[in-house]
Amino acid sequence: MSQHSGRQIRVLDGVRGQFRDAGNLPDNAVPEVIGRSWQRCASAGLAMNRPARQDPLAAPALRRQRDRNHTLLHLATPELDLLARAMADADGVAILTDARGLILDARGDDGFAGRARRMFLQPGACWSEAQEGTNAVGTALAEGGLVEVDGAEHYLDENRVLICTAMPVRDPTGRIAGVLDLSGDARRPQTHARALVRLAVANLEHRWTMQAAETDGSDLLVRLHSHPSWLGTPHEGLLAFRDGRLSAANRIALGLLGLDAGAIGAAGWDALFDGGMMGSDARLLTSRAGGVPMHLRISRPAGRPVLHPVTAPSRLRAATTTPPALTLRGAMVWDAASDAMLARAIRAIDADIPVLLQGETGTGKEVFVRAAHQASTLRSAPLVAVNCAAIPEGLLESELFGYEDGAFTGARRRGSPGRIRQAEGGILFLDEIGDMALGLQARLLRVLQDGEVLPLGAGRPVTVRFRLVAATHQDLKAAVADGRFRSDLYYRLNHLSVTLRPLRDRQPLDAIINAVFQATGAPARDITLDSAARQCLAGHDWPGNLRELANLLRTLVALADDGSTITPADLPGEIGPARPLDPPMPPPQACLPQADLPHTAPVFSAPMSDAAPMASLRSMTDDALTRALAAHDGNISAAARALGIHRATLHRRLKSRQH
Ligand SMILES: Nc1ncnc2c1ncn2[C@@H]1O[C@H](COP(=O)(O)OP(=O)(O)OP(=O)(O)O)[C@@H](O)[C@H]1O
Repeated sequence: MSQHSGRQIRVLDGVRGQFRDAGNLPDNAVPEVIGRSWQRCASAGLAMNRPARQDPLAAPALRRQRDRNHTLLHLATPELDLLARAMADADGVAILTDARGLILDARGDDGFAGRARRMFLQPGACWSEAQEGTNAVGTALAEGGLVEVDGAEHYLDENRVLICTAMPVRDPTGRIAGVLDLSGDARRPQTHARALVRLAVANLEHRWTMQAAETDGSDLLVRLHSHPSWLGTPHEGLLAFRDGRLSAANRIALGLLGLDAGAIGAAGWDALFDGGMMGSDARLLTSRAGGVPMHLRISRPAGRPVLHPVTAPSRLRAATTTPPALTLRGAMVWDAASDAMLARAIRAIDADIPVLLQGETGTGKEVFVRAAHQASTLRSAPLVAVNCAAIPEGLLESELFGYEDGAFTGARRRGSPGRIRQAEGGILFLDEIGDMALGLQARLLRVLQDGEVLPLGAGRPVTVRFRLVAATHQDLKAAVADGRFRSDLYYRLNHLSVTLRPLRDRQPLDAIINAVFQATGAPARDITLDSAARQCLAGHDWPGNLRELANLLRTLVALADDGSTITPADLPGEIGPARPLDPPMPPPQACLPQADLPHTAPVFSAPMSDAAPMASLRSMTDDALTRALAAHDGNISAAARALGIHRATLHRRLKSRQH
């Protein structure tokens, strides 16, 4: 029931009249927050007797807004349900809006629902202050805190029948992401609305911060409160740190430490606490702001893959000037730069922003997408990968868009939903998008614009909702310039662009090699890589990037005996030891027929420089043989050993040269 007595209502009516007619607002006539809001509405030229004008968003536009706020909607569902249940007997609805006051979801009492719709308390309606005057949602957004607006405190006459309590929801970076609101009939009791909304927002923000800590690469989670018994409850403060810097926090933590949202992403540990970061997981530290003693519980974010810092064996470390920040997750190696790109991609995916991955073959684009999917809020939704280059052009259309029963000869009975619809609610990963034919690009663009897919042979389009990640090894910008790729599709895909660098540009390469080597499981079998072999590997150009490196090391380790050391002799020809040759010469093993080359041939290898004259295959081979023989004083066995080929093969080669 309205908190106002009959007498108060009459007084309030008088105050409204005075404000409307003369712009006068006596002191303490209405709560300060209401007074400020009325003044804002009047300054914006809003008349109190203006009819509430709403033009709720049509379904497709609303769907786009809901998709854009997917994380908020997803996380707020339990709170909305609980609030709706609490309103079951109170003629009310629980409402979630976005950061502008647009209603994304409304749940509640069936009896009130019809009236709520007539009052525009329905998805698609906007309850900003500019739209609806003083109201709990809009005013909570304007004020940044919990607001209750009771009956005649509403600015527009038409809204006086409502009593509403709303509080903004902040995301883990402290930004207002939306509002939770309880709205009902002003004549009915709305008991404990403030406490319920406050509790719901605290729960939601707690969950959101925990999720961020688990998924955004944070390495430390701190629970804190001035009283230890609050630890472990939704009312504890939560701080997440990445590389010693505050990366996420809930509102309670900011409040306890006297910080504002600007500290997130900026403040280091030392700016917050009087005491080191390391130590026992339960401690009492003094906050720098206010000097209040805080009880802290420090842990790794749960659900975060266990990170083993990769340390190079001492002899490798000696050669590395700066210790590389590499981590192993499963068998995958991540450096700080890829980690940062991953964190941005996860945020983009969560916010329904398309991600475009570029990088040479084997740089790990698919591995990256799978890691991003696992760490996103969509981890339990499907990730559907389609390699646009691997499917013949004629089949790609039906593969992507699906088809109805009997749409074409050879079509499966009962049709096929197509890969796009299989990705419903999850991520569609279009690999090698640069290879997609222009006609299909146009169809894909329509799907992205309309949120609908028209299967082959179907009369009606089907609504689809998915996040998009596209990847290519091609220079898409150049493809657009050449007319091979549609510019409108390019801009549609390229909201967040992530470029994975080729291995040859990633430094320090020897540390990456070492990390990938560790990931093969070699240490467990006491297999080591000697420094000469490591030098050969670090000197290679790695045109196949991480794929080539990982495959090679896995093969070497699989073939090695437990406790053995891998040396240059074990490496394939093109990676074997580089010898100072003057003048530089192309790799001779490339000249020898494959059958002559043992898999692990230790042979001369010098990168073919661009300036090197293109010698014929035979002359390059001859050159290599001559040099090997000269270097070993004509000793065939030694030259063959150096070339990594069998003595008999060298004999055969020399013989054939004489003819
Ligand atoms: N971060 C990583 N750490 C270790 N190995 C990796 C990593 N990323 C990729 N690899 C290795 O490279 C292989 C190829 O990765 P992926 O398929 O993701 O490359 P890609 O860029 O998508 O290649 P393509 O463009 O040819 O499809 C993986 O199977 C794995 O062996």
